[in-house]
Amino acid sequence: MTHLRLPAPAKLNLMLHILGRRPDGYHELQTLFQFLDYSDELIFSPRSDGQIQLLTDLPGVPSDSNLIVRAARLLQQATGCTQGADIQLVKRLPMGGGIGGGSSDAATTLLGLNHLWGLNRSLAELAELGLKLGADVPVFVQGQAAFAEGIGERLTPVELPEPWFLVAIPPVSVSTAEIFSAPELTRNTPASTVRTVLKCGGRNDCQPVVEKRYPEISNALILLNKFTSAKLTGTGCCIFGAFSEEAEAKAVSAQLPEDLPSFVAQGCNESPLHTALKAQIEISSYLG
Ligand SMILES: C[C@@](CO)(OP(=O)(O)O)[C@H](O)COP(=O)(O)OP(=O)(O)OC[C@H]1O[C@@H](n2ccc(N)nc2=O)[C@H](O)[C@@H]1O
Ligand SMILES: Nc1ncnc2c1ncn2[C@@H]1O[C@H](COP(=O)(O)OP(=O)(O)O)[C@@H](O)[C@H]1O
Repeated sequence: MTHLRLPAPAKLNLMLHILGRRPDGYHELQTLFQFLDYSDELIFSPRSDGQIQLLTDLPGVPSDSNLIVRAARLLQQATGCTQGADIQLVKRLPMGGGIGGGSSDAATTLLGLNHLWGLNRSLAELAELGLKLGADVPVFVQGQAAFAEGIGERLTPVELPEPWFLVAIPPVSVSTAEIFSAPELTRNTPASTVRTVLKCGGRNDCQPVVEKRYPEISNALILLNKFTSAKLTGTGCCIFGAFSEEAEAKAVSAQLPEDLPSFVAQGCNESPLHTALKAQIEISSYLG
C-alpha cells in the first residue's frame, strides 16, 4: 500500500452532565456524543526506518506533543512494531473548539496505522490505548454515536436522529483544563439513565461557566438562539443548533455576522472514519 487517506471527524456533545470529581482530579460525567460529517484529513505513508514524521506544521503545537505523533509512538511501543510512517494533516477543525479535533486525529492515527502496519489490533485494544492520550479518544476509536459515562470511556452505543447542524465558531479558544478546574462549575448533577437522556435531552453543565468567562460565546449563543435552540459543545468554544433541512441551516449560516464563522454538517451515528476504513478494506481485498 503506498498511502492511506482517512478522515478525522468532529464530534458534538449533545448534552454534558458533570456528576462529580475523582481523586485524580478528572470529572465523572455523562455525555451524548454524535459525529459530524466534517473532518480533518490524515494521509499516512509507510516508512521502513521506524521513524514517525509529521510533515505538516500545526502552529503552537510542537511535533512531539502533537496527538498524532503521540498516538503513532504509543502504538509502536504497545505492539513492538518497527515500521514507521510519514503523516500529512489537512486541518479543518478549529483547535480548542470542543469538537474534538486533537482526539479525533489521535484516533484516526491509531486506526490508520493499525491498518497500514497490518497489526490487527481490535477496536477495544485501540480504545484502551487511546484513553491514555485523552478522555475523548475512545469514542472516536469505537466510531458509534454513544452515551458516555466515567470520564468519557464507558460507552453505550445509541441510535439518534441525524439532523443538519449549524456549528458556529466564536473567535476564542477555550482550554478544557481551565473550565474543569473552575470553582463555580456544577459538579453534582444527579446521574441519569440513557433512556431518560434520549427522551428528555439534557444540558451542558460547562455552559454557564464558559458563558460568564467568554462574552464572545455568550453573545454568539444569544444570536443563534434567535433561529434555533443553541448549545455549547464540550467546554467550547463552538456552539451548535439542529435543523431538519440542510438548506435551512445554510440559510441561517449565511445570515451570521462575518466575525462569527460557521459551518453546516450532518450528524452521523457511524463515524465517517469507520465508513472510510470499511471502504478501504473492501478495496484492498478486491485488489488482493
Ligand atoms: C470536555 C470534553 C467533552 O467531550 O471535550 P472537549 O470540550 O475537550 O472537546 C472531554 O471530556 C474532554 O476530553 P479531552 O479533551 O480528551 O480531555 P483530556 O485531554 O483527557 O483532559 C484535559 C483536561 O480536562 C480535564 N478533564 C477532562 C475530562 C474529564 N472527564 N474530566 C476532567 O477533569 C482534566 O483537567 C484534564 O487535564
Ligand atoms: N492534532 C492536534 N490537533 C489539534 N490540537 C492538538 C493536536 N495535537 C495536540 N493538540 C492540542 O490539543 C488542544 C485541544 O485541541 P482540540 O482537540 O482541537 O480541542 P477540544 O479538546 O476543545 O475539542 C489544542 O489546543 C492543542 O494544544
